[in-house]
Amino acid sequence: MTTDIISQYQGIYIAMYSAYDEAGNVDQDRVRKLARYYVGKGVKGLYVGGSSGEGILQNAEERKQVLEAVMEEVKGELTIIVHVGANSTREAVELSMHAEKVGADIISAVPSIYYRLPEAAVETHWQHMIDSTNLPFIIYNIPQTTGFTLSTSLLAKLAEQDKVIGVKMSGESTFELQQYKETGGSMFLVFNGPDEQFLAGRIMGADGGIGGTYGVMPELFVKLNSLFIGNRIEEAQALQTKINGFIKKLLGYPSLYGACKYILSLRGIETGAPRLPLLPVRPEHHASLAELNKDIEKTVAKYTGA
Ligand SMILES: CC(=O)N[C@@H]([C@@H](O)[C@H](O)[C@H](O)CO)[C@@H](O)CC(=O)C(=O)O
Repeated sequence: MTTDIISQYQGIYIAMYSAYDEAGNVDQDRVRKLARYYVGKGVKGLYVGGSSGEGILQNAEERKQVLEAVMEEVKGELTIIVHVGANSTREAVELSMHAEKVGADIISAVPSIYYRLPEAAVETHWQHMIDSTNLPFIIYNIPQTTGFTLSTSLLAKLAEQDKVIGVKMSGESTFELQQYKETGGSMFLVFNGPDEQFLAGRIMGADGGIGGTYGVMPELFVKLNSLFIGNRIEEAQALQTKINGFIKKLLGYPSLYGACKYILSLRGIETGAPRLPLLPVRPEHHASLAELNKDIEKTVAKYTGA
């Protein structure tokens, strides 16, 4: 029996944070421990080296080290999508080929950043990655950071290829999300990016979500997804509202990733501080983050009965 792309890959993917030692170097043991922490939480997989994973702040060797540690730890247990986007097409292709070599399931990339590129250049950039492996490819659209908005015409063109299976829509417009789904067709995956709008994205056609804040509350997003699937929309809305209270607080710290990584450390998962220019949390934030962690854990217990 063959499984369709949607059934095979839909679900909740944690945009996994990076893990560094105290000197700021990639720490593979910490990466393994973090990846292991997510097994058994009900998520479908991990998105490695994306925005939350700081891939863009690491060199190619470091990005490979992170992925290798993830694959060694959870290969076969979680679906692994790797962000291979880089400024130069050459480096992105190198990372794509490495991802295939170590057994990742899917590759994904933002456009090249810094230069204001015409659509044809972004298409060529992505096409080289697509052609370099036999892995499926997911377009990563995040216009607020890259300055490039994926048009439905480019999406339609790329989606003609079997290897291009979906888009990670981190832009905030649920109208555009719905248009991507309509353009790609029912067998084209759309992942919701803004965690604050997970439910809205699902209602407008997303097949699941990929998000950074999932990393400190995966159980809540798994529950939210199952409430949506069960058509329990009022309960889902109440849970999304609760989650958004947490996200609002997390966004109030010097960096979102610093706050989330500190929360993980309170649970015994050390990942170090985010890499500069992303700011770490300061000691005066520790008490309020401990409170927030307690609140999240209480909510997880309420929703999972754990
Ligand atoms: C703009 C941005 O960074 N969006 C995040 C969200 O997870 C975001 O952190 C969250 O919704 C809080 O605003 C994700 O879409 C990005 C992501 O999944 C990634 O880390 O690659």
